[in-house]
Amino acid sequence: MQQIPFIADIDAHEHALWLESLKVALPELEILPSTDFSDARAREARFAIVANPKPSELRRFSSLIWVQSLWAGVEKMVRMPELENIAIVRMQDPELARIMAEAVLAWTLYLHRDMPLYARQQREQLWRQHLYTPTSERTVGILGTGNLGQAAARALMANGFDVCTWSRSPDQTEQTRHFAGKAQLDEMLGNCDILVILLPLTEETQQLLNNDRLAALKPGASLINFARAAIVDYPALMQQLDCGALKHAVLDVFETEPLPADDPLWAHPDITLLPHISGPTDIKSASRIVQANIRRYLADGDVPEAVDYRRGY
Ligand SMILES: NC(=O)C1=CN([C@@H]2O[C@H](COP(=O)(O)OP(=O)(O)OC[C@H]3O[C@@H](n4cnc5c(N)ncnc54)[C@H](O)[C@@H]3O)[C@@H](O)[C@H]2O)C=CC1
Ligand SMILES: O=C(O)C(=O)COP(=O)(O)O
Repeated sequence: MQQIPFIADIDAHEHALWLESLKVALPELEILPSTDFSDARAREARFAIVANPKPSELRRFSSLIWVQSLWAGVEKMVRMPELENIAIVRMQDPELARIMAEAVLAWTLYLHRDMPLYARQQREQLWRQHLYTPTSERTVGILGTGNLGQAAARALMANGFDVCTWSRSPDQTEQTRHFAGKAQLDEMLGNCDILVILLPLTEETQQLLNNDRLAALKPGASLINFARAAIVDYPALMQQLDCGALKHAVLDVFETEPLPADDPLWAHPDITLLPHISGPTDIKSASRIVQANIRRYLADGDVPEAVDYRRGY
């Protein structure tokens, strides 16, 4: 039976769950922790399944042509010299997109219906009703119209929100007002009551939401970051919240995870902090994606669509 390495530096329980699920999805193959491979056997492997792989472990697998990532975000892997000439196939799972779209809808509704404000009023025993705004008068902007951004746009539109989107190119598949490239970013930001970030972290998107761009948002706007922390300047965000230019932020991603206990983000009154739970990978459905990619490769030699190194995602 062909042996397939699973190169992963993840929590032991999670490791066991993945291995079990991958074995069920691909019973015709023997999927083994990479540490079970001798150096000689490691040199023979042509592809591997990876999750936060250690560079030292990747170096032992010197004949790899492609790797299947179990995560959608590959910003760390595209910077690894060990993977420079290897095709990185990232996780593209419609179930992940559905789960993320559900989270975007949930926290957009949370902001739209002023839940942070009513929670604060309850703590203060304050009985005060605020005017209701219909979803059609609430503009939600989405940065990124990939698998996740498109699914989120559909979920928001189905709930009546006024949705606009932004990405690199002018093409658009959704029925949204679309903005393209940095030249149109400020215009888009000035329109949004709620901004949702679903971009990959690349050289171009790093600190994209810097102080000037945060200041370009509509006064009183809120922000949801479900992508990667480094896309937003968090200290600048806290300043914009402190001075009342922005209303609230929902943050699911941080430079260091778990977020250190002394980080000022924890206690900020206008920040809702989540422990990276917006788009958890569904192990079963992701295993089926891996199954399809590997079976197609073994049958036809077709390496699945890989990350573009020049773009960084
Ligand atoms: N918080 C969580 O639990 C999760 C977070 N993620 C993050 O979400 C990101 C997006 O995932 P997908 O939608 O699958 O990615 P994707 O590759 O399908 O879509 C990326 C989108 O961003 C746009 N984009 C990229 N660079 C750009 C730039 N410089 N300017 C303008 N637009 C740009 C692309 O045009 C495309 O529309 C992942 O890279 C990952 O970091 C993914 C899964 C779960
Ligand atoms: O797939 C990604 O990029 C994610 O951020 C999801 O992470 P998780 O499945 O929660 O470990």
